[in-house]
Amino acid sequence: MYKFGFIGIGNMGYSIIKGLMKSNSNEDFSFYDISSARAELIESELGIAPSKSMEELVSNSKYVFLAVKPQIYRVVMDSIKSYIKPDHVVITIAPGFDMETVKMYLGSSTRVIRSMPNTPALVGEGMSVITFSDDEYSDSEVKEIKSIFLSFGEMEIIDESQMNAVVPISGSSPAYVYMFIEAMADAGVSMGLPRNLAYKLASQSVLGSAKMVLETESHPGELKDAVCSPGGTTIEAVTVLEERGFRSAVIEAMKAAYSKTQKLG
Ligand SMILES: NC(=O)C1=CN([C@@H]2O[C@H](COP(=O)(O)OP(=O)(O)OC[C@H]3O[C@@H](n4cnc5c(N)ncnc54)[C@H](O)[C@@H]3O)[C@@H](O)[C@H]2O)C=CC1
Ligand SMILES: O=C(O)[C@@H]1CCC=N1
Repeated sequence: MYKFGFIGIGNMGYSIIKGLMKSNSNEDFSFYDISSARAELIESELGIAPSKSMEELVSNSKYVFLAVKPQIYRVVMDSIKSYIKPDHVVITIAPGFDMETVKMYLGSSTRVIRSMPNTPALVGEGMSVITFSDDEYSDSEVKEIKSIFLSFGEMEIIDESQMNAVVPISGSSPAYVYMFIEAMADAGVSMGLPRNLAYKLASQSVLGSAKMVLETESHPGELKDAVCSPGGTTIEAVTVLEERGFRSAVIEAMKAAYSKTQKLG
């Protein structure tokens, strides 16, 4: 019996497994990925045995991660529904799929954890939010489920009604942060800095700034003010960012991601 069974190991499944492998052994995992090239790569790189079929995987795993794209969820749930037993816990990671829909496909008594992780799980700095279905979980299962997500970063338990709103802020946001880092590095390169140095300066500054917010618990505006010397350089950059609608671009972008999340389920 495997502890963790993954249906699909792409970007997100891989990040979660890499995080989980730090506190579990290879024998605790199996997976099924429709792409044989992907399956071979995962087997050779991570030393995890693939299962022959989704059905075999589900039958032999306690925690079943549905780590395929939202568009494939329905077909996958249809294929596995008759193999789900009361002891299983199905973990969803797709945006927009609510418990009601998942239970409609897998059976109303299926125990479901709806989650939204993010790819920094790969380096143990993930941010996940989870919701437990309204079913029976033993104390040790609750502890184990929390520890799964805590093994690759931070975790918050939230109400399902907030799930769609977290997608843009923690699920998708690494993409915009990488765009910001890339843009800052491009600017550095245009001013003559070597590319690698520019990436390091931009990334470490993002990491350090995030840590400042988390560890000092100061208002981000206060931290920004502390960087802006009167008549100095930073306020010139801040002025241009305001002129170009930086904040409203971020807010509007996140509203677009939210709206798409609502449509996916
Ligand atoms: N990539 C990200 O940053 C995040 C992704 N998610 C969610 O995670 C899920 C997976 O996303 P990614 O890993 O980015 O996608 P991906 O496309 O990188 O990986 C999906 C994997 O599923 C496999 N697959 C496709 N059809 C299959 C089937 N019928 N049976 C078994 N395997 C199949 C593919 O070969 C691929 O390896 C999605 O629902 C996505 O919304 C959630 C949070 C963050
Ligand atoms: O783009 C997506 O749909 C997924 C969900 C959050 C991050 N990636």
